[in-house]
Amino acid sequence: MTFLEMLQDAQQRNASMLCVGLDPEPRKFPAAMRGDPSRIHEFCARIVDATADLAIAFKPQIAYFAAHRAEEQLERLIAHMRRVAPHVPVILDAKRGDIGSTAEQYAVEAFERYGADAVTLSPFMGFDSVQPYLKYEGKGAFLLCRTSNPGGDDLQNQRLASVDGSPLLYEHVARLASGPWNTNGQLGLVVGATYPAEIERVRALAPKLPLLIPGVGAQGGDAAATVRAGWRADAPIVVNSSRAILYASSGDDFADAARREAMKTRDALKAAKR
Ligand SMILES: O=c1ccn([C@@H]2O[C@H](COP(=O)(O)O)[C@@H](O)[C@H]2O)c(=O)[nH]1
Repeated sequence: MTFLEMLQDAQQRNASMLCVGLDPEPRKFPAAMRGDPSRIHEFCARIVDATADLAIAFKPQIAYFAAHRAEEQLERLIAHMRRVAPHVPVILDAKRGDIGSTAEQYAVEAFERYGADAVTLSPFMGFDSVQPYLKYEGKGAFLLCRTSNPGGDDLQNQRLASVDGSPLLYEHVARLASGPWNTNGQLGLVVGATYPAEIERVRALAPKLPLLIPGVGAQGGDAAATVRAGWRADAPIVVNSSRAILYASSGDDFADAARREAMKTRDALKAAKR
């Protein structure tokens, strides 16, 4: 099964466009676990158990594990996801980008060490920095295109006078990803929910690509506007929320509260479909 097929399957099974983001911060854990990095796996596994039937994907952000020397806990967490939610794809949010020989090692890390189904990448260093990931048949790669943060404007909204039609940089990335770079149909794009007009523009330039859309929940992106701008029956959108779900409660009921928040977000996304 290709990554795109996995997404379509999970979207149908769980009636969901919601990606549950796993950004564990021990200082935000409930009192019994607070400040203890050795409980990262346990905390995240409880979130996974509580949301497995609500998600189109899980997205662990690698920095939250590496910062606490918790890579081994991330390995165990992904193995846990495979056991309890075998139909939910795992997107490793690593935002890698380096020369080909180094990218090969990052690809081994994402797909062989962690066994992720897809990875996030920066396209800034060009196609040869993306190619090593595409050698992994069936795996996906989401290229940063129009990110959710305000500073994304600094580069992504600059006009490229040297390219036909003088597109904005993010528009050029969208064109490359849906055209010449997408040699085996493995690419998707990252577009922030905080910029629905740009989601619409990216969707027009890349009508068939899956879009990973972070920015609802803690960053305040509009779930309904996101769906209206990006949803297509034949190209999944994967709308990520991390903190709003993980820390819906700081008490012992955190997993139940996470489930309620995830269900609310999933249902709001579903209701906005045209
Ligand atoms: O443009 C981007 C790309 C990636 N992210 C990542 O998504 C989550 C968002 O977390 P929230 O708590 O839901 O705000 C986080 O892991 C970011 O690194 C993004 O926000 N924007």
